[in-house]
Amino acid sequence: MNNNACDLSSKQCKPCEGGLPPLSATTVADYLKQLDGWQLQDKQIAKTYGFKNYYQTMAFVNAVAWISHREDHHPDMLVGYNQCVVTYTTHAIGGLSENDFICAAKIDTLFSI
Ligand SMILES: C[C@H](O)[C@H](O)[C@H]1CNC2=NC(N)=NC(=O)C2=N1
Repeated sequence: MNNNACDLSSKQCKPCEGGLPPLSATTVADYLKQLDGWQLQDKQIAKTYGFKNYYQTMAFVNAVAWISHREDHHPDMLVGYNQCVVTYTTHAIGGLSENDFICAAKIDTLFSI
């Protein structure tokens, strides 16, 4: 993890019920540089995490669910036997917000334990 990603992961999500514009392309590019392995897909960011088996995959899924609950910001997760694809976007604004990048950084911190 680089230092910037560390900054992002120590932030907290702010409640978002719309009213803000999505992040600009420049800001998105800047945040993406602070993360490892996250890809921009239209109005979402996504990353695939690999595991040894289903048990480890599900432990990860549950830890992500815990972070989602704490931050009140929720990803889509596509779960397979030994992988999980995590996708973030901010539904309330129809695009990316800082919350997406904060949660992405927090999950990466979890994954590096
Ligand atoms: C008030 C609270 O921040 C909102 O209801 C949250 C809940 N979780 C959310 N998760 C995501 N991914 N997008 C949202 O717009 C969103 N809204």
